[in-house]
Amino acid sequence: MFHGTEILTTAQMRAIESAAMTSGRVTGAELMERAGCAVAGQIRLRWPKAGLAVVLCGPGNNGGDGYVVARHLHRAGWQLRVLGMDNAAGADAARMKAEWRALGPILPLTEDALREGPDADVYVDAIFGTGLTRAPEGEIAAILDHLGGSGGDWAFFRERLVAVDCPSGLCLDSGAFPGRPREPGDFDLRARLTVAFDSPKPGHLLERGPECCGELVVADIGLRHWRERDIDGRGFRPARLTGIWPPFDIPDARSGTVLADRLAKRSSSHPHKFSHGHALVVAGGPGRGGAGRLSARAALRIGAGLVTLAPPAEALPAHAGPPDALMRRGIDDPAGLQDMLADRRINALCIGPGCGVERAAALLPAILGAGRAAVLDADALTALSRDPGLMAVLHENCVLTPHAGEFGRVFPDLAARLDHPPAPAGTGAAHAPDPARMARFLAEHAAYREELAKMRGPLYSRLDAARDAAARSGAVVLLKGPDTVIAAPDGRACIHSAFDVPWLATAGAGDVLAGIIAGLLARGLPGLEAAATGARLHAEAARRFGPGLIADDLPEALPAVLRGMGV
Ligand SMILES: NC(=O)C1=CN([C@@H]2O[C@H](COP(=O)(O)OP(=O)(O)OC[C@H]3O[C@@H](n4cnc5c(N)ncnc54)[C@H](OP(=O)(O)O)[C@@H]3O)[C@@H](O)[C@H]2O)[C@@H](O)CC1
Ligand SMILES: [K+]
Repeated sequence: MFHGTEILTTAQMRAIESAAMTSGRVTGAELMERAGCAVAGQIRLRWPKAGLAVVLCGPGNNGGDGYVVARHLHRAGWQLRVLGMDNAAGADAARMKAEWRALGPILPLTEDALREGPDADVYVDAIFGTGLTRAPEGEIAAILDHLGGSGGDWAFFRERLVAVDCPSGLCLDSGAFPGRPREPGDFDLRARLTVAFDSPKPGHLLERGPECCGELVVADIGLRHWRERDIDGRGFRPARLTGIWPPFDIPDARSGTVLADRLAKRSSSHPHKFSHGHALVVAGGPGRGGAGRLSARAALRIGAGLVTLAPPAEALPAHAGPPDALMRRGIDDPAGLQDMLADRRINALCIGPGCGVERAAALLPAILGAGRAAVLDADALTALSRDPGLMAVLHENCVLTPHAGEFGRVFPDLAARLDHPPAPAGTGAAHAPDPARMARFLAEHAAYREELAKMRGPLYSRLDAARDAAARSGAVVLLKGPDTVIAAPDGRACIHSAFDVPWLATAGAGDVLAGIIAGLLARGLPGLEAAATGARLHAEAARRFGPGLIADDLPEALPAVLRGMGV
C-alpha cells in the first residue's frame, strides 16, 4: 500500500481511544491531561513570555482539554480568564473543570463575557472538537462569529487563536462547517495554530480545514499502540486512510524509500524497455494534440519503458517533433485500436486529454473491453457520463481522474450531496446508481459496508463522495483539487493535501497528472497506488518548480523529484 501519514476518521479516533481505556493501561483523564499539556506546551513554544490567555471551554471533552490547558498555563505564570458552561460534563471533563476551579473562577461562556475582558495574548478555543454533531447556535454561534471577525477585528484573533483539535464548528470528517455554505464565509473561524491528537483527521486536510486550522501540529498522546493494533480483531480495516501531511514534509526518508522500493520491485534486475511497460496515449485530431502530448511526455518521464501517442492518422504530422523518444501511430476507429491492442505488451492506456468527446466515446468500449489498466480523464469522463452502459465495464485497474465539474457530470447525485445546503430533491440525478452492481459489491464487502456506516461524519464529505463513486463504478476514483481524494472500490482511500502549491492550478496540469498515472500503471503499480503516487509526484514537481509554473514544466521537473526520493 502507498505509504504516508495515517489519517483517522473521528469514529476511528473514538474507537482507538476506547480500546486504550478498556485495556486498563490508560484512563480517559490521563489522555485528557496529555492532550491539554501538549496544547499548553505548543503555546509556550510560540509565546515564551507568559501573558494573558482566555480559554473558552465547551460542554464536552474538548472543553475538558481546555481546563487542562488553563491549569498548565497558570502553573507557567500566565494570567487566565476561563469561560465555561454550566453543564453536566462527562466524568473526566468534570474532574478537570473542578481542578481548574480550585485555581481560578469560571466565567459564563457568553459573547458579553468574552468582550468584557481586556485584550489577551492568546485565545484558546476548546469549545467543540471531534464531538460536533450539528451547527452551533445561539450564544456559542455568536462567540464563534466574534472570534471569526464579526466584531470587526478578524486579524486580531487570527494571530492569537489556538484551536484544541480543530477550530470549533469545523466538522473533522469533512472539513466543512455545518450550517454554513461550503465556500469561504466572512466569519469562518481561522486559527493561527491547531493542535490535534494522535493523527490528522480528514477535516484537517479537506475543504476549509487547511485554511481554518492554520499551522497544524499533531501531538502524540500515547495511543500509537492501539492505533497499530487490529482493534476489531477482524483484520479488515478498509476505513484506514493514508495521506500526505504536512504538505511541506513530502521528501521524507520513510515515504521516499517506500516509493523507491515499490518502483524498484517493478523492474527486473536486467531491465529493458519492455520490463518498464508500454503506455498508449490516445490523442485528438489536428489542432488539439497538445494535451495528449503533455500526457505522453509525463508518462515517459515517470519511467514507462515505451510510450506511443495515438492520434487520428490525419493528425500524425501535427504530432511530429520532440520528444523523439515518443512513438506515434495513427488510430482512426475502434478496429484500429483493437489491432494495436493485439500487442499484449501495451499494458496501460490513457484516454481523455485533448481527445474530443466523440472520439473518446467511440474508442472507450474497446479500451475498457481490453481489460487493461487505463486512465480516463477529461473528454473520456464526459463520454462516460453520456453513456451509463460504459460504467458497467469499468474495472479496478481503471483510474478516473475527475475535477469537481467532471465528477458532477459522471456522478451527479453524489456531487449534489456535496453541495451545502443540499440541492433540492430531483436535481442532478441523471444516472441513478446501478442497484444490482452496488448490491453485489456490498454483499461481497460486508465488512466494508459496516465500516463505511461507522465512518460517516455529520456532513457528506469529498472522502465519502470519492468512496461512493469508487464503490459504484468499480474503478479507482481520484477526485482532483487542492485536497485530492483517491479511493478504491474496496474502501481504501488516500488524501493528498496540496494547498501549499496554488500555482499547480494551471492549464494542462491535469493532462500531465493523467500521463504520470498512466506511466506508473505501465510500470506495474496497481490502480490506487499509481493514482496516489502520481498525485504526490505531480504536486512535488510543482512545489520544486515554484510559482510561474506552466504544465510543460511539470514533466521536466520529475527527474529531480525522483532523484530526491532516491528512486
Ligand atoms: N479521542 C481521544 O482520544 C481524545 C479526545 N480528547 C478530546 O475530546 C474531544 C472530543 O470530546 P467529545 O466527544 O466529548 O466531543 P466535544 O467535541 O467536546 O463535543 C461534545 C459536546 O458538544 C455537544 N455538541 C456537539 N455539537 C454541538 C452543537 N452544535 N451545539 C451545542 N452542543 C454541541 C455535545 O452535545 P450533544 O450532541 O450530545 O447534545 C457534547 O456535549 C476531542 O476533540 C479532544 O479535544 C482528548 O481529551 C483526549 C483524547
Ligand atoms: K476546538
